[in-house]
Amino acid sequence: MGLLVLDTSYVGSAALFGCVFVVLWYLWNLLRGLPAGLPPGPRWCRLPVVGSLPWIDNKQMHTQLRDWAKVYGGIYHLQMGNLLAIVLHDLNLIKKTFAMDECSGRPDTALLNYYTQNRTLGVLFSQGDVWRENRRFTLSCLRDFGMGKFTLESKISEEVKILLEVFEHEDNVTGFDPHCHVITSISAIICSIVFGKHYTHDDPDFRQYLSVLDEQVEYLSNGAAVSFLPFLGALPGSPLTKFKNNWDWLRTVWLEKEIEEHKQTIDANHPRDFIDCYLIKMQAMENSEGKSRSCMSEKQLTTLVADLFGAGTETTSNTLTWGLLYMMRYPHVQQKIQAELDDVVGRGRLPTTKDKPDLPYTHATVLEILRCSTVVPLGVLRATTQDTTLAGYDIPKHAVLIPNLWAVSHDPRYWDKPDEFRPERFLDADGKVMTNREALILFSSGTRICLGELLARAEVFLYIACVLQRFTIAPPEGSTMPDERGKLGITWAPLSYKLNCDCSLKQRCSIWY
Ligand code: HEM
Repeated sequence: MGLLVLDTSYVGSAALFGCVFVVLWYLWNLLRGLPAGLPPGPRWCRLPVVGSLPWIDNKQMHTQLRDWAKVYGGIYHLQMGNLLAIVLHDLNLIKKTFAMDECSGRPDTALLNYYTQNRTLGVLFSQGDVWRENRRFTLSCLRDFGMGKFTLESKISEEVKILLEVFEHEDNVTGFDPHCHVITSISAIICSIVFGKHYTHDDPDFRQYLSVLDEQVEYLSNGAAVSFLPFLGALPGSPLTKFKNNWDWLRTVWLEKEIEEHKQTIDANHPRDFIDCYLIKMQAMENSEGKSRSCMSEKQLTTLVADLFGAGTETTSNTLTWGLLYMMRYPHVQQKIQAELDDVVGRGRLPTTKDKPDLPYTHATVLEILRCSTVVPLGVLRATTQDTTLAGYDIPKHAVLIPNLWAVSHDPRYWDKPDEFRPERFLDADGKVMTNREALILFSSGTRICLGELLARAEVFLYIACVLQRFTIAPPEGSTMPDERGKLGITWAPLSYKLNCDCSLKQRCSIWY
């Protein structure tokens, strides 16, 4: 009994001591000022070990960081657990910073390190020479497979046609959640480039890969504590453990098997897809430089393929799910697009990207969908690879760089009434589309600008044009209009909602192709 009393009082004293320590540390931080050379930052939200993390609102981090920029300016710093983060708000500063080679790293976090073996695998989260090599190869290979050309368009159109059928056969009385169909359809496009296979909407395995991807994207959320507090990863059931299990499963159950199958059936003279191209180049490098010196490997390929699957699926599908939601909320926009499509394309064939110049309102709406949704609101976090200077401040090596792309897309200095959905903002006085508005940087900029930008733009245009050519979409009868709240992972996704796309709503059933 005596021992128990002693123990309890010991624990109590330790807790009291801990609290006093934290309070003293907090006060000391408030009084001592900020480290010399760094940009400003909130002094009042810094605790030992966790730094500003307890104050970060994971669900709305992009708006919260925008609000803090009103106090601290276009560049400020935060202590995120064990990493110093530099938040960038100013458009010109983001562009300048992201063009610098020493700002093209990725953060040193437990999740990314596991996935990429300390940022040495793949293209999305790797850095240094590995990233440069993989990026060069991926870009040239995607170009060969028609990215930005009409050859890829036929793949997109095939998937659109299937999606239209799926929508048509859905329950159009009580409505349905479009996201599951949209993500399957969009993912099937990047998968056909990468794996040379056509994955169908009713393939249970493919559905499972997509649902695992959804989970991974949430774990990779930019403000996730586990990214900045490595010790959390050791706790049972931590997101790090779940992330690792998911990745190991996806790798072994799907990706490695696909690569093996390709190795068995490859014809070096007729590459079928991205995996074939990589294997052929890898063999050539091994022949010329020897296996140990070549930087290409099956391990690299596995992560590269996963990067393309992830980056090419979540982003565009969320953009489209937002797009359909906006179309329901702004029926006058939908009607204008339909009138333009009827005029220019008619109902006898699907719209194509060749029609784009003659469909300025549809094109402007697509740009407005991209701007309003900004589906990667805080970009893919970058990191400094050496000490550097930004806007006159000293930024140390390994600092995390957070570009608030969402804030730029919603900045009243560049966009009149930024919170309004108004496609007209992309049309000039002659009704022509202003495609290159400088502040539209949702694909980021500089050395690591999105590799799939052309593909994504083509996909969003074709899906929106084809869906609205065939259907008028609306919320199911009696249900309320979905609002514009979203869910933040690494991407910004709309909350789940239902739509009804009964084509009889506007007698659009007469479409035949
Ligand atoms: C609306 C759709 C999309 C948006 C908004 C988007 C946005 C972004 C952003 C913000 C980055 C980070 C760039 C940086 O680090 O500064 C990125 C990188 C990347 N994106 Fe996209 N993306 C989209 C679609 C796609 C598609 C369809 C692909 C498929 C090929 C893709 C592949 C990639 C890859 C591989 C990277 C990494 C580039 C690198 O680190 O060098 N993205 N994207």
